[in-house]
Amino acid sequence: MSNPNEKRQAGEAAIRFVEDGAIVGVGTGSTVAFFIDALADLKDRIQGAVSSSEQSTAQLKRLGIPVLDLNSAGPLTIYIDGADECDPYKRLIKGGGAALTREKIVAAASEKFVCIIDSSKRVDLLGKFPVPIEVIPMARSLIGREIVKRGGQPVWRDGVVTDNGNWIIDVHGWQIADPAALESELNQLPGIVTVGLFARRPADVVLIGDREM
Ligand SMILES: O=C(CO)[C@H](O)[C@H](O)COP(=O)(O)O
Repeated sequence: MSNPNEKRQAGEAAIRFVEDGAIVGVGTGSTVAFFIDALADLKDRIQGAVSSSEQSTAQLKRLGIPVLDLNSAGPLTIYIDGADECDPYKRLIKGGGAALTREKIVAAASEKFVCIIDSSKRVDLLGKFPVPIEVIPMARSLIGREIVKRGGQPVWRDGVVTDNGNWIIDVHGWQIADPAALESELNQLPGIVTVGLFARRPADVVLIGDREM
């Protein structure tokens, strides 16, 4: 079961990775919300943040933290984000909040990815949490069939439209022995925008509450 106290501890502990003058990559979700609250206390010591979602942008702006565009911010030193599952190799499932595409972009643009979670997210094998996949709407059925061919059960997150105007399919029933291979394979399918497996670029540091994994 999710542990809000550990989420808050992780969000606050991640502040130690923020250096003076940094532009901070900021993820999405309830754990990141604690991080953003803590970041507000440092707002005069950083240049600002690059946000991964409209939800995080709204919170950052409300707290007076400048939100910068990734194209002008350039490479970032640090990205802080949550996850839905994390394995012993710091490979992740993300996208429970439907923000996976921008999250993957900001993570890729950052030198160090610090993942903040509570202990309920730690697993030995990824796949108990359904894998979110962002798809171009016209490809929903096509991608659904491709997932069935690969042993998964696709469930359309009906009614959810991503910040990019796309849809989400959640894949149930995968026990993922080689997440990087599955991520690469799915990345080849036309119509998939982003796979919620972060295995080719795992986290560099994982904080479970205030404890580093
Ligand atoms: O990937 C995400 C959003 O797309 C989140 O990081 C993930 O869903 C974890 O959220 P929370 O911190 O609320 O448990």
